[in-house]
Amino acid sequence: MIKKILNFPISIRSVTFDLDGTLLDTVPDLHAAARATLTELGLPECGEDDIRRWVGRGILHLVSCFVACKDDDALYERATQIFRRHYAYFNGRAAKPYPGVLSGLERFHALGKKTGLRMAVITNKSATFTEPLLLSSGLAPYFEFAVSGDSLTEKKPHPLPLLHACERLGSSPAFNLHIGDSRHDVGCARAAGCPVFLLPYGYNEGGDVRKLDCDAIVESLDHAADLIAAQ
Ligand SMILES: O=C(O)COP(=O)(O)O
Ligand SMILES: [Mg+2]
Repeated sequence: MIKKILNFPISIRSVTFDLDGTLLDTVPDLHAAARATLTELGLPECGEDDIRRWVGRGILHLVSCFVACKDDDALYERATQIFRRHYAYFNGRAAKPYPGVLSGLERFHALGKKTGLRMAVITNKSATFTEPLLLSSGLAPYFEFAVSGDSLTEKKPHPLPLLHACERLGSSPAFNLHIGDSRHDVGCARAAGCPVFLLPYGYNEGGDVRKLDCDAIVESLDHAADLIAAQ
């Protein structure tokens, strides 16, 4: 299901991976924490499908959507605090790597041993939740570091997280492949000048990834590793 491959072969020195919707399906945990928050606030529940459409812009945005509290600062503040407490409990309990993630990361890792390819995570999730999630899911050892939504002054789709990661990886945007699931990954990659692959199984705020500007749509990380290794 390759949509298009532009400018191949592409020369890659590093790969950056999005987290939610790319490596792990985190919606069940986010939904459990949102439900607990709404119950504590005495508000009506929201569905798992709603959460799936609202993931991708970080926790503040997610809370403002499921509590519908953008204009009520006090409620927004309280809901965010409550949500952080509940998500600290649920984070990683049901989250699972998508099919092909572990084998794909293994293959990128093996490629790294041969070619010096380096790997990091770039997510809009808050660092407090990113680090324990990478550890509990067993994915942490594959990456040198994670840049989270609150690690820098800007988050995706701003190019800063990618520019920062490239520098730390001793790479440069033209030689860094970013792999993600949403318009925010594309926005960030294009603004930084990186090639970008998309996975169709993630969230993308409910939108169709085929409508986004990318270099390839790959079925899985395994498939992405195939394309890179085959060059
Ligand atoms: O919105 C979030 O919390 C995280 O989203 P991301 O990992 O897809 O960047
Ligand atoms: Mg994502």
